[in-house]
Amino acid sequence: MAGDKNAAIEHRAYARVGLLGNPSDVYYGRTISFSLGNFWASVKLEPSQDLVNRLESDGYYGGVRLLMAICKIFHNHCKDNGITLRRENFRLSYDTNIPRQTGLSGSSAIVCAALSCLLDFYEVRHLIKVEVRPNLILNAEKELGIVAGLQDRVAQVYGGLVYMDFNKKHKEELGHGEYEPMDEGLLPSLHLIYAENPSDSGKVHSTVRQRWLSGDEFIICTMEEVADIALEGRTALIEKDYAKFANLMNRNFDLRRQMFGDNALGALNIEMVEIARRVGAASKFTGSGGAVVVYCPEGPSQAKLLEYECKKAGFLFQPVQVMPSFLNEIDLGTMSSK
Ligand SMILES: Nc1ncnc2c1ncn2[C@@H]1O[C@H](COP(=O)(O)OP(=O)(O)O)[C@@H](O)[C@H]1O
Ligand SMILES: O=C(O)[C@H]1O[C@H](OP(=O)(O)O)[C@H](O)[C@@H](O)[C@@H]1O
Ligand SMILES: [Mg+2]
Repeated sequence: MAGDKNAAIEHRAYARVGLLGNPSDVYYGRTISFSLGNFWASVKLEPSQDLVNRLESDGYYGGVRLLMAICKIFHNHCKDNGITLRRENFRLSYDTNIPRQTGLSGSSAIVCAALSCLLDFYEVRHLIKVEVRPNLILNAEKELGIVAGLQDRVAQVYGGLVYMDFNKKHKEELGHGEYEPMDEGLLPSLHLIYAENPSDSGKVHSTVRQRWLSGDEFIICTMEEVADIALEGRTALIEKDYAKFANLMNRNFDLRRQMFGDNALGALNIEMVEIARRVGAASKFTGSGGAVVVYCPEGPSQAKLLEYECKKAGFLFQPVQVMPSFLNEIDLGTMSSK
C-alpha cells in the first residue's frame, strides 16, 4: 500500500456461517461457508515508537492473546519463506461486535483482521498467497490451544460464498484445501437465530475428534456423509433446487446430532434448531453451537412466524446479510487459480 507510512491501518473481518458440510472441514471433508455481514471484528494498527509486542485492547478479554499469536506466526512465516520485514514498531488494538463463542467464529475474525493489517503495514500482501492465509490464522489459534478447522478462516479471508474441499491428498501436496468462490446470488434468503450462550468449540469437538483419531467406524463414515452434503449442496445451489437444499441443511444437523450426542450439543442449541423446524423451516448450526442458520422455504410469512416464536423463547433473530468478497487486485494476483 503506497502512501503515508505513519498512517493508521484498519481492517475488518466478518463473522462466518458454516452453511453445509461442517464440521467435516476438521476431518478432510468439504464445506460451503459464507462471510456474514451482520457482525464483524476490526483491528487497527498504528505505527508507534513502542516495542512491537506492546498491544492494547478495547474489547473483551481473549482478543489480545489472539493478536500476539498472529504476530508471532506471521513473523515466523516470513522468516521461513525469505520475506524480509522492515524494522518498525506498531501498536495493535481491536474491537468486535461478534457475539462471543456462538459458533460465528469471533476468534478468527480478530486474527484475520490483524493479519490483513500486518500484510499492509509490511507491504507484503503480494508475497503471501490468499490460499495460505487461512493456515496462518488457524496456526495462530492452534498456538493458543484453540481447537478449530479451516472453514472459518477461508470464509473470512475470501469473503462471499466459498465451496471448500479439504481432501487429504490436496492438503498434503499443497498445504491447503481447494477453495472455489461461488456466486452469492445463488443463496436463497436466510435467517440467523442465536442466543447469549457461549459454548466452547474446543470442548464440543474433543470427544468426536478422539473417536475419529482412534478409527471409530461410525464417526468416520458419518463424517464422510457430512462432507458429501457440501458436494450435493453445491449442485443444489447451482441448480437452484432449494427443496433439496433444505433437506441437506436438516440432514447436516441430524448427522451432527448422531455423532456428538445431545449432551455435547446442549439443550438450548438444540432448541434453536427445533424452534425453526416446528414452523417448517430448515435449520442447522452455523458452527459448533450458539447460532443457527435457517431457511424458510415458504418465505416472509414463515420468517415472521419464526421471529415471533424466537422472541417468545428469548432467542435473537435476524435476516442474514451475506458479505461479498473483498479481495483486491493484489490478493487476486497471488491466487493459483482464479
Ligand atoms: N468475540 C470474541 N472476542 C474476543 N475473543 C473471542 C471472541 N470469540 C472467541 N474469542 C476467543 O477465542 C476462543 C475460541 O472461541 P470459540 O469457542 O472458537 O468461539 P467462536 O465460535 O466465536 O469461534 C475463546 O475462548 C476466546 O478466548
Ligand atoms: O463445528 C463446527 O461446525 C465448526 O466448529 C468450529 O467453529 P466455531 O465457530 O468455533 O464453532 C471450527 O473452527 C470449525 O472448523 C467447525 O466447522
Ligand atoms: Mg472458533
